[in-house]
Amino acid sequence: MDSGRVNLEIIFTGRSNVGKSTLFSQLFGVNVRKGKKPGTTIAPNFYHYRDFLATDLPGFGYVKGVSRKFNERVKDFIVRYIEDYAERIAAGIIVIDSGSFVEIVERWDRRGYIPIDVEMADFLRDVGIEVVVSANKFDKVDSPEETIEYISEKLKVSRERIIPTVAKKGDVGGVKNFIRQIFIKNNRHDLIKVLK
Ligand SMILES: Nc1nc2c(ncn2[C@@H]2O[C@H](COP(=O)(O)OP(=O)(O)OP(=O)(O)O)[C@@H](O)[C@H]2O)c(=O)[nH]1
Ligand SMILES: [Mg+2]
Repeated sequence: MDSGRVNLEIIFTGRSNVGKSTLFSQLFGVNVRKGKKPGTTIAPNFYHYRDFLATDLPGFGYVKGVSRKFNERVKDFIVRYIEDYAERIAAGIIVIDSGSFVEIVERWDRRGYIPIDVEMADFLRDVGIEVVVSANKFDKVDSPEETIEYISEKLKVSRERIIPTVAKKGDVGGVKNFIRQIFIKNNRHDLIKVLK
């Protein structure tokens, strides 16, 4: 890929199997591999138009049936990628599985570890990238208000930036609006048409 030409990028990141690739396909109308099992995306998927790039990154976190070493390699790759291209990355969309987020974060908290999504949100802010959360699989959530509040508090992202989505059903309008705003803010009205 000719990455020298890219001036504006949006990345999709998050744990494995949360629906990043499903969301990505819905937004840009591209067909990428989605999976029932975690670890479907091993190399990034790109959507490239003019000097704009959208990047669907591999999932991080512990992936069942995959060696610890491989998981570490994926994580290193993602961190490296974000550091290398931080300057042109206008926004980082952290995708989470809203149905299991609370449980996973509490488990990590109890063990005294920093949950990996929390780490990612901090990291993106550290390198100057705007963070937005696609609270995906929102169809699996019982108490929407509390869930949004919890995500907002844990990731230190304001409530307006926690966007419920059901990517599987094409319910991704909130993220679309956010990306549209990014294009407008960057004076790139020519890019709005890439959104399907
Ligand atoms: N219930 C529900 N399932 C969803 C939703 N979005 C995606 N899925 C399902 O979640 C599974 C994983 O989807 P992917 O898009 O491959 O997830 P990913 O985050 O790209 O996974 P990796 O590439 O392994 O990191 C698939 O079976 C999807 O159909 C949703 O909003 N609700
Ligand atoms: Mg994927």
